[in-house]
This record gives sequence, structure tokens and C-alpha cells, in this order.
Amino acid sequence: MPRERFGSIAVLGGGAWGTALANAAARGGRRVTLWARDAGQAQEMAATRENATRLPGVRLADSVAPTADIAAIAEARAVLLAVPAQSLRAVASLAAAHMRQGAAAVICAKGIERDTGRFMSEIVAETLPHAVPAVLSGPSFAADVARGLPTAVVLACADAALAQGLAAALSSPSFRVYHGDDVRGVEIGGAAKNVLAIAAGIAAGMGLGESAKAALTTRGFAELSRFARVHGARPETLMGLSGLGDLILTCGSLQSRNFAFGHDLGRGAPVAAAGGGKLAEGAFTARVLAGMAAERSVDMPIAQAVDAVLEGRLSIRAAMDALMTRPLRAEHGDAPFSAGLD
Ligand SMILES: NC(=O)C1=CN([C@@H]2O[C@H](COP(=O)(O)OP(=O)(O)OC[C@H]3O[C@@H](n4cnc5c(N)ncnc54)[C@H](OP(=O)(O)O)[C@@H]3O)[C@@H](O)[C@H]2O)C=CC1
Ligand SMILES: O=C(CO)COP(=O)(O)O
Repeated sequence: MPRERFGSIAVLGGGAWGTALANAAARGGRRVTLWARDAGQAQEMAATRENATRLPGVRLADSVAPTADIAAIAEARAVLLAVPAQSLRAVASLAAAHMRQGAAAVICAKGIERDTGRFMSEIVAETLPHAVPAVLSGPSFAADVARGLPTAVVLACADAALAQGLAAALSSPSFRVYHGDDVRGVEIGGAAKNVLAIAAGIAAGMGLGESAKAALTTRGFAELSRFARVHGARPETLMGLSGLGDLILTCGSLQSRNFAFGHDLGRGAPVAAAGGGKLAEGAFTARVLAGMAAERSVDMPIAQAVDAVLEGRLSIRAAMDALMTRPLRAEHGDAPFSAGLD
């Protein structure tokens, strides 16, 4: 599928990620409509060529057209949904009447809908039945992408040819988009890593050291993989950019808002004050992820500990102690009497 088919694309969401993706697509040669819900913000971005609130210091590419008019997405053959996961349903519903038939709806949010347990692709299937769902995920901080620092992500769509065409259309020398067809695997990696990054941040904030961080990240990957496989994800997807790759990035950097949120908790901040008011998607997904894991009897002790901390059922110290004193078991599988954090 030729990349020229996607000459014009739209991005929904005037936040850090929407703005960064707009710039990335522009670098890939696309004309980009960048929709923000706030007319004042859209006008300011158009006038100053900067998203001063969410991504200060980064110049908007010339071929990015900010707007607050949702009807402006009508021509786009690909629409990138870059709003928080809990707002995806509302924004997709708003876009439904304006998106062209058969356009790709590329989910860029990382989370699970907390009131329903729906994956993002399920929400798109419900709200945009005339669009083709796809998901873009992987280790990529908005500030890095917007500045054109080298980044690699993956775009998955059940229609493999469409995934390939979209990946080519969005790629540029600094933004390398791999393609695949494991939509569920890619979206679960992005959703779950945010919750696990809060745990890694807590451990760092408590000063538990680099070894604890490595243990949490590795055992976090084990539980992310268990959950994803129960939901039909392929193991190789979990080993890739959207699984292991994003987990490593987010569990290891204060640049991550989820890690920073956990870090604040680890230093004693109350839940309501942690993260400095920035979006920490894992805080919204923890409850529903832990609940879905319990429903399917998937062992996710780290995600469950994060949920218990956020809900006030456990102190962070008690949560860490509980993780370390679970019955010993085999690292891989359920054999008793072996060492490991699982
Ligand atoms: N930032 C990053 O590095 C990355 C983020 N992501 C994911 O992208 C998603 C968005 O994150 P990000 O852009 O960083 O978040 P930000 O907090 O920077 O921005 C969120 C944006 O969404 C808008 N928004 C929220 N609710 C609605 C709604 N109901 N209707 C319309 N617009 C709405 C906000 O508008 P307003 O300002 O008016 O409230 C704001 O422009 C998240 O799921 C995140 O996990 C993925 C990869 C990287
Ligand atoms: O998803 C991200 C990096 O891949 C961004 O992480 P945060 O939302 O934790 O900042």
C-alpha cells in the first residue's frame, strides 16, 4: 500500500503526544491536521507555532495545521487518537460523524477503560464501526519524538497491508515505525507498563536501589506477559518494542510521568499530590487491570500491589514487603521451592 495514500492525516488531541506525533508525521512528509478541543489553544498554537502548555520549546512543523474544528478531519485517511485512555470513547464518538468511511483509527493512548474493562481497540470498534482500528505504541517520550530524536515504535492492525502502509506513511529518518498485526498484544503492553512503572518509581523513590528496580522490571514483564497471553497476545509481541521495550523505558526514567508519580509516592507524597498534576495513565488503569487479572486468575502481584497502594489498602512499605515475602516458587512456571519474586 503506497504511503502517498496517507498524504493528509489528522491527530486528535492537543497534548504532548498529539503534538509530538503531528511533528513526526510532518517530518514523514504528511500534511497534518492537529485537533485540540480548546479553540483558544488551537489558535495560540497556530499563531505561535508552539504548544506552550503541553510541549513547550518545540516548534510545530510548517505542515501541521492546528484547529478546534472537528470537521477538519474529514479528508484524512488516517486519524491518530492521542488523548488519555479514559477520554478515548468521548473523542472517538465526537469524531465518528466526521471521519471518512474506511479511514484508519490509530490508537495512540495507553490504558484500559476503567469503568468497563474495554481495551482501546474495543472502544474504537464500538464507536467508529466504519473505521479500521490500529494501534501505535512503543518506547517513545513525546519530548524526544517532537524534537526529532531517534525513536522506534510499532503500529499494529489486523489488516497487515494497511499496517505496513501506515507505518511507512508515519516514518521518517528519526521516527522508525515497525508494523505488525497483533493489535491486542501491542495495546496491552502499553497499558500494563504504565501500572508497572508506578511500582518501579515507588521503589526508586523509597531508595531501594538499582537491583530492586531490575527485579521489579523483570518480574513486571513476567506478569504483563501472563496477562497478555491470556488475552491472546503473541509472545514475540511482548518481547518487542511495545512490550519489553516500553517497560524498560518507563520503569527506568524520571522522564516518565508514571515513574515520576510512583517516585513521589515512594518519597511519601499522598496519592492526590503525586505526579504534580501530570497525566499518569497507570493510576487510572491499575484498578481495572488488577480486576481483570483476578477475573481470569492471572497472577499479577505487582499490579495488584500498585492498585492496593493507590486505593489506600496498603502502605508502600507493606506492599514492598508483601512482594518480597510471597511464597517462593520457580522463576518460570509454578514449581514450588524455587527462588524468585513472583
Ligand atoms: N506523552 C508521551 O510521552 C506519550 C503519551 N502517550 C499516551 O498518549 C495519551 C495522551 O497523553 P499526552 O498527550 O501525553 O497527555 P497530555 O496530558 O499532555 O495531554 C492530554 C490531551 O488530551 C486532551 N483531552 C483530554 N480529554 C479530552 C477530551 N475528552 N476531549 C478532547 N481532548 C481531551 C487534553 O486537552 P485539555 O488540555 O483541553 O485538557 C490534552 O490536550 C496517553 O494515553 C499517554 O499514555 C503515549 C506515548 C508517549
Ligand atoms: O508512554 C510513554 C513512553 O513510551 C510515556 O510514558 P509516561 O506516560 O509515563 O510519561
